[in-house]
Amino acid sequence: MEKMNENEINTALGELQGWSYKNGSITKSFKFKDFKEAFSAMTRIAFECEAQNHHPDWENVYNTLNISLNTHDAGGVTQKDIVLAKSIENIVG
Ligand SMILES: C[C@H](O)[C@H](O)[C@H]1CNC2=NC(N)=NC(=O)C2=N1
Repeated sequence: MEKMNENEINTALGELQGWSYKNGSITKSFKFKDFKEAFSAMTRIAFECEAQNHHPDWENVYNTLNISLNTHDAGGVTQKDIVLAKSIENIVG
């Protein structure tokens, strides 16, 4: 899949609240009520990642979840990352 340029990425991010482009990835930090809520969201996201065969770089510390998306095979951001970010927004609601 084609790597997107910075202009294309920023246009796509116009539809993704709270996501930003940093160091070759799109990224967002989520905060939940507690660890159980954060891990529950991660589990639901994980099933969607498997369905899309596209996987996040993420870090969970208690109730926070930091997600970075890029396409390793392409060495940058592609439409796959934009699609997954939209799915994550729908899951987390
Ligand atoms: C073999 C497998 O299809 C690939 O390794 C997939 C799996 N998930 C992936 N996830 C991400 N974020 N980037 C990839 O390039 C990627 N490639």
